[in-house]
Amino acid sequence: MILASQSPRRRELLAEAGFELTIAPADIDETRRPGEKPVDLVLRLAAEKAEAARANLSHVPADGFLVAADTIVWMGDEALGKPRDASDAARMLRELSGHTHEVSTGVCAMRLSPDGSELSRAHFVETTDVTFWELTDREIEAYVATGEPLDKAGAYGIQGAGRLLVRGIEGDYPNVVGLPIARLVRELGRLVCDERDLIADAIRIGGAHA
Ligand SMILES: Cc1cn([C@H]2C[C@H](O)[C@@H](COP(=O)(O)OP(=O)(O)OP(=O)(O)O)O2)c(=O)[nH]c1=O
Repeated sequence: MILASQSPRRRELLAEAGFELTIAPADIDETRRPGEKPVDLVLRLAAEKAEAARANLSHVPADGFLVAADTIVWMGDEALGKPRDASDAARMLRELSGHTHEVSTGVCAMRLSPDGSELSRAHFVETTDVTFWELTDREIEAYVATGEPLDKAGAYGIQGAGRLLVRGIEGDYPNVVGLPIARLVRELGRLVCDERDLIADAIRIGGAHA
């Protein structure tokens, strides 16, 4: 599988499901368009990342997949991407404090032929609701000082110390971390028309990591 992402979390989730990965990062402009809904934004960015990575491929593994994703945190109409700096991270965490927000990951997965052309595509968005505890200024300050928020949408990582901010979630957990792996494996299975085998393989390999 070619993964069009620099995210170490996405790499780990796919490796734990048994995929051998080649990383082909795609640099694109991630600016939200005026009036663009958060779910439309992540769908568009995932497709743009996949297309940019495909255009630069020098080698395609036989029977290969290419996967790209984009994750955003949002509340109402406000989309929270990665914070600009520590004070922007603190501002985001103050907004999330005591409230429920949505985390949406857009995914674009292509099945490629050996010449790099696209045979078929799965393109979907998965959304998880996350509720934060009420956070004090001292808690926010301590968390921002860890540096953890800086490369993460919404300024937290649920897989790290950010789990101490979370009261509950509804929906898929890996989706918050950056990739809805269970749904992705099922969608890939549909692309190769061999759904059960792909999922069973991922479960066997995932079990060996537990
Ligand atoms: C909410 C949340 C986000 N994140 C991360 C997932 C993504 O890596 C990041 C959102 O930024 P993205 O732009 O989706 O991804 P990225 O820049 O890390 O990687 P690339 O564009 O190369 O694919 O925030 C967590 O790790 N944990 C969390 O709890």
